[in-house]
Amino acid sequence: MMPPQPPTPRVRISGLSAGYSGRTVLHQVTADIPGAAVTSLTGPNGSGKSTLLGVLAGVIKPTSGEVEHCGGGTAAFVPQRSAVSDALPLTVRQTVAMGRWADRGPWRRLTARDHATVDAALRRLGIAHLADRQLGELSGGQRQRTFIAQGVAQDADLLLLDEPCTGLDPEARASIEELLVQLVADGATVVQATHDLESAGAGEHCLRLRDGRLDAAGHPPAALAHTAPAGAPVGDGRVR
Ligand SMILES: Nc1ncnc2c1ncn2[C@@H]1O[C@H](COP(=O)(O)OP(=O)(O)OP(=O)(O)O)[C@@H](O)[C@H]1O
Repeated sequence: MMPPQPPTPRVRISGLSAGYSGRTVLHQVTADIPGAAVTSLTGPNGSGKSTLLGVLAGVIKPTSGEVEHCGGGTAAFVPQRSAVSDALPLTVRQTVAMGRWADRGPWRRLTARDHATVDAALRRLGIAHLADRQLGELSGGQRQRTFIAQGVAQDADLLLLDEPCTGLDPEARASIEELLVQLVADGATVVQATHDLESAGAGEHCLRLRDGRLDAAGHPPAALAHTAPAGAPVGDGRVR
């Protein structure tokens, strides 16, 4: 019998170092992001999770090493909810429609196809009935769905989510986790930064960072139970 094949990586990260204006935050990270799976980035505050998302999104350029995107799709970055003001005078539909700007340019008239894509994203996230509501009127879970819908409306196959469940009550958190599983079933690759070990345990793969270095990698929760001694190498984060 053939041995089981490892999942195809959507992203291969090799010897990656990156940071901000001369300050290196990520050091020599080697890891795979498996395709059509949820990968969780965990680690303490300041360990480099958001920075790694920024590199995967192409916003932060590596100072050394390589990030190879396999398969030719595009990436959509969904920021932390707290990074977006409650007071923005935007409706749910307008917020999701901003996902089309990457193709169309800001404030350009959207085509019929763009509108159809926005409608499909609203339906996919179960928020079509909220389309005309202001962002400020929404619950935390509804706002989070709106921002994920904005990512889905970009027609990206790689969704990069920064703390999608932080600040949500257990019910809303469970429903976002279920949603991520559904997006993967549709063929998306999801990477979420999370402090929540329960959320991380629900995914197929996990990379844990400490001080910008890969500290543990593999299938959660087993990979998260392992703690490497400080400074000890963990091998690499390749999927096998
Ligand atoms: N725009 C920036 N300019 C300079 N330094 C930054 C910037 N953003 C983050 N850093 C620094 O990079 C390091 C890693 O931050 P990052 O936000 O990637 O960590 P994190 O693991 O996502 O943290 P948290 O869990 O608190 O969100 C921190 O020391 C932080 O101060």
